[in-house]
This record gives sequence, C-alpha cells and structure tokens, in this order.
Amino acid sequence: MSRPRKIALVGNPNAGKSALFNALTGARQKIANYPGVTVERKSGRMVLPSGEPVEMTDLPGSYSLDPTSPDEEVTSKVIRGEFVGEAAPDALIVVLDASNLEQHLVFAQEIIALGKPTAIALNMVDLAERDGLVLDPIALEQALGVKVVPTVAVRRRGLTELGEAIAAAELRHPGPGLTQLSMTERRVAAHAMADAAILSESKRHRLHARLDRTLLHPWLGPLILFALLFVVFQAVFAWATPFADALEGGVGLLTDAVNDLVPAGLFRDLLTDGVLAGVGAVVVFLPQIVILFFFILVMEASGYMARAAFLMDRMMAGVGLSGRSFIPLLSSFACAIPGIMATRSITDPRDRLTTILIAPLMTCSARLPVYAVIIAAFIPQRTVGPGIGLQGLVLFCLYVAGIIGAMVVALILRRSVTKGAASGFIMELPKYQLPAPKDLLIGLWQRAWIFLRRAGTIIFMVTVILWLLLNFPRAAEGQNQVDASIAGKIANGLAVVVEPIGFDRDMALALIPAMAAREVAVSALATTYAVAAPVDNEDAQAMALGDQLKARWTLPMALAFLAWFVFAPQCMSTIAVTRRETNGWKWPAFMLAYLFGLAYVFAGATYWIAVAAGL
Ligand SMILES: Nc1nc2c(ncn2[C@@H]2O[C@H](COP(=O)(O)OP(=O)(O)OP(=O)(O)O)[C@@H](O)[C@H]2O)c(=O)[nH]1
Ligand SMILES: [Mg+2]
Repeated sequence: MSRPRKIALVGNPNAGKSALFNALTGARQKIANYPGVTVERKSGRMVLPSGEPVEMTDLPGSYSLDPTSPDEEVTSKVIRGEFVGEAAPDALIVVLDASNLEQHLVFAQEIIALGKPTAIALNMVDLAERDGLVLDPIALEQALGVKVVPTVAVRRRGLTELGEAIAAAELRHPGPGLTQLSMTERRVAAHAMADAAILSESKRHRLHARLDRTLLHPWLGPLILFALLFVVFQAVFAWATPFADALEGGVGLLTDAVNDLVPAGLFRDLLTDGVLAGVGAVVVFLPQIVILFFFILVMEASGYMARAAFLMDRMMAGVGLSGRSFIPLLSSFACAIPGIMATRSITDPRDRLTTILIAPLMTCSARLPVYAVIIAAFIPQRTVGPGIGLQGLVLFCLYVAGIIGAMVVALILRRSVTKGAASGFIMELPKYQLPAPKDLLIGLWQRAWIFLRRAGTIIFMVTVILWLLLNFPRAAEGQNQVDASIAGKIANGLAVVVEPIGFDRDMALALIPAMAAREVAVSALATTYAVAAPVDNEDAQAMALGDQLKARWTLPMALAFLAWFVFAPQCMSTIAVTRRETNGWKWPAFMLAYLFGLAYVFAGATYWIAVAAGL
C-alpha cells in the first residue's frame, strides 16, 4: 500500500495555520520535535472530501524561503524536500491572512512558484469583513494561478471547499519566483494583486494596513521600535529638567522655612536631613516618571505595544521564550511585581519560571531615580550628535544592558535549569486607535500617585529609621557623626565586601536600606551626606545631592554603582511575590543569588575597566 499523500500548511506567522490545522485534523495529531532542532513538528491524519486519507503537517510561520531563524530553516528545508528524514510534501496549502493580504502575498508567490500542487486558504475573512474589506477570491485566483478558498479557521468555515481544492490541485511548471524574482519585485507584484483582489476598503483600513506594513516589517519594524525607545529616553531627560528644577527649588524653600520656624536641634535635623533631604531627593524624579509613563501609556493605548510584542516574538524565540513572556516583561519596566503576577497567563511552567526569574532585570521605574541622579551628576550635559544628548544615551544604554542581561540569562536558563522547548505564541493584534486624553490623564495620575505614595510611606519610613541609625550614638567632639553612628558601623562591615568593586563606605551604607526599595538608595545617600556635613559649614549643608556626589565620588565609582543597580535584586516585594508565585523559597533564593552575583561581577568589571581607562 502506498503511503498517504503529505500536505503541508505554509504561510506567514499568525496567518492561522495552526488554527486551520487543528480544525482540519481535530484530535488526530502527533506532536514531536524535528530532529536536531527545538522546533515543534505537528502532523495529523485527515480524510479529504474525496475519501482520500492524507497526512497534514503544520509548518512554522515564515516570511520567505531564505531562512533567518531555526523555524524558518525548518520550513524552507521541509518544503524543498531537503530535510533529512522528512519526505517532501506532495501538496501545499498556503494560508493567507485576508486582512493583511499584501504582506502575505509576498511569501505566497515564492511558494506557488515552486510548481507543487497548491491551494490557497484565504483565512480570517471574518476579520477582513469586520474591517469593511470586500475581497474578490476569483481575481486573486487569476493572479496567482491556483485555487483560492475563503476560510475562517476558528469557525470551521470553508474547510470542505479547501479539502476539495487541495484534492484537485495539480502539478504546475515551476514559475519564475525563486531565483528570477527579487524580493522587491515580489513586493510590487503583491501590491498589484492585493489591489485587484480588494473590491472595496474603508479609508481607515487602508491606513491601518499601511501602518502595519511599516511597523511590522521584518527589519524596518524593529528599527522603528528601537528608534522610538531611544526618543523616549532622550525625552526623559530633556523634558524633565525644568520641572525637576522647580521641584528641587520647592524642596529648598521648604527646608529654609523649617530652618526658620523650627528651633535648632535634633527634631529640626530629622525634618531637614531626614525627611526633606531624603524623601525630597526621590520626589524630584516625579517628572521623569510621568514622562516615561506618558510614552508607555500612549504606546499601549494606540495599539502599538501589541505590535512591539509581535516583533519581539522572534527575538524571544531566539532565547527560548515566547512572545507570551513579552507582556509580563514589559510590565516589569514599570515594576517587576505586576510583571511577575502577569506570568500567570503563561501556560508552560518552565516558560513561566524563566520569565519570573528574568523579570527583575527589566529596568523598573524605581531604578530611574538612582540612574537619573548619578547620570545628572557625572555625565556631562552635552550632545553627541544631532539631537542626541549624552545623558539620555547613557540612560538608554542602561535599559538595554538590562534587556541584554535578561536575554542572555534566559538563554542560559533554558539550556540548564528550565530546560525545554519554547511554546508557541497566539495573540491578536488590536486595532490602531488614537489614545483618549482622559484615559491617558487617569493613567498618568495613577502612576504619579503610586510613586508619591511610595515616597510618602516606605521611603519615608526607611529614611527616618536610617536617620535615627545615623544619629545615634552621638559623635564625640571632632568625630564625624556618620563614623560614630550605628549605621556607619554596620556599613563598615559591608564595605569590606564591596570595596573590591570600588564602592566606599557611604555607598555600602546606601545599599542596605535600598533592599526595601531601590529609590531608597537615593534618599539614603542624601540623608547620609546631610548628616555628615559639618554643622558649622553652611555651604556643605546646603549642597544638593548631585554636588555632594560629584565632590565625594569618582567617575569609576559612579559607573560601578550604575552597573550594580542594573542587576541587583534590591526589592523586598519582588522577592516576596516570587516566593508566592513559585510556592517556596527555592526560586527566590536562586534569584537573589544569581542577581547579586551578576551585580557584583558587573559592578566590579565596570569599576576596574573605568579605572584602567583612566576615567
Ligand atoms: N477571527 C479569526 N481568527 C483566526 C482565524 N484563524 C486563526 N485565527 C486566530 O489567529 C491567531 C493566530 O493563529 P495561528 O493558527 O496560531 O497562526 P499560525 O499561522 O499558526 O502562526 P505561527 O505558528 O506563528 O506561524 C490565533 O489567535 C487564532 O485563533 C480566523 O479565520 N478568524
Ligand atoms: Mg502555528
């Protein structure tokens, strides 16, 4: 008996191949891996309407037969019959997304040109209809030279017709397409075909389709995303300065008022050195937080964020994660806690664990005050190109360092601790929308409120405790108060550990309370320097934190401190949430150990490289 004919489903990512495959084969599926690669091989039996039994294969989504990823390589090799141990498919079903016709026709032409028996599933016609798109399958059929069947995979519409079409599909002469036609030529042809097949379309749909073509373009898309993020970080510095200056002035006025109204003594010191210097040092970063979230909220509300996730899916697959991890990781830019909780939507337990473990590497908004105060003090405010400020560039690099760190760690974890294949990604792209100003304002208000509440509660409390520990026991005549204090003594102990990476006692002192929350590093430094300033020296007393840092730290020290905060898991709440979400202490302990390890190594490397470079 001859083996059943083999039919493969091919098409761009997210065309609905897997949905169609499931609808066609039902439960009769076999899932395995292609030998030698971690790409899933899905096949299943089905019976065509003619009664012919066939074997159906679901191939990974691809943009062309020139592979750029392991998935695409499998698709390309299987279709051409070059995959060892895998028979070439006898017929192909090309799956197209009807609402994204032009883009999907580029790859379709390449496949049709192979000359194999081929039928087209014009899938997702329901979404196209919803978008006000009227399509003409006959026109498409004439342009492509193969049968076109409208389908809705998720509603099982058009399946019988598709079965009939593939049974009737015949071998054709290979057309010009593989070598003769360039990518550009295929794009031009795709444009003409889509034009002919689209009978009517709303203006809005045309605009959205054009936006998607650009923003989801295989290499233009990531480039635009990158450029956009770059602009965001430039803006965080460039726009915030006047507002931050005003806030700083406000804190200064308050300090003056307290100095005038409250009699000199420990209580006044608590108010000025503890509360105003400490909490004030954090609060001045409110404008930067608001600007950062303005961009994040606009990207979310406009529908762009989902596109970014879609673009990142390929990169995430490269490190063994799926695009599903993207949203939790993205939330972690605000704060790792909601990010880690959002991993509940990841079904694969090892995928989920990996995502939890790398979430703290995404630069959360609590790091922004730490980065910003040090960058403002040590990185000169000059441009390094048209419109590119050096300070914004450094901030951008710190964010990128966190992302690269996370990707490398994910790659290593997926090969060791959380070994396993990456699972697929299913996601629907929302429609583009202009963000509603009211929603934006509410979102910004919420973010600002969260930030201020933290400053008023946890940061306030930790700063007051630190102030107490810094002021007792009282220093003897001629002795520095910080040296004499309990906090100073504890910090001396830690300083021994962090001296090899270039940190001094004051930095060590800031690290301890910063375990509660990262911003506390800023308030702790401000309070420490306020307490340390000689009482009789008015100038030293009035010095802003940035000037204090400039006077006391070297550039290598500052850079090492930045590198430390890229990695260090200085956030009690994150550890607690990780414990809750992983049901035990094993993984939070692992997380603490590896992140502190990385922080130590990278801060040290940064310090010694900077020293060697003569900075
Ligand atoms: N409304 C609608 N949704 C569909 C249709 N076909 C697929 N989908 C949805 O589109 C999304 C992507 O479908 P998949 O089947 O995973 O796409 P794929 O082509 O296998 O994607 P890759 O495996 O990434 O190449 C899923 O959320 C499906 O539920 C359809 O005809 N109509
Ligand atoms: Mg699929």
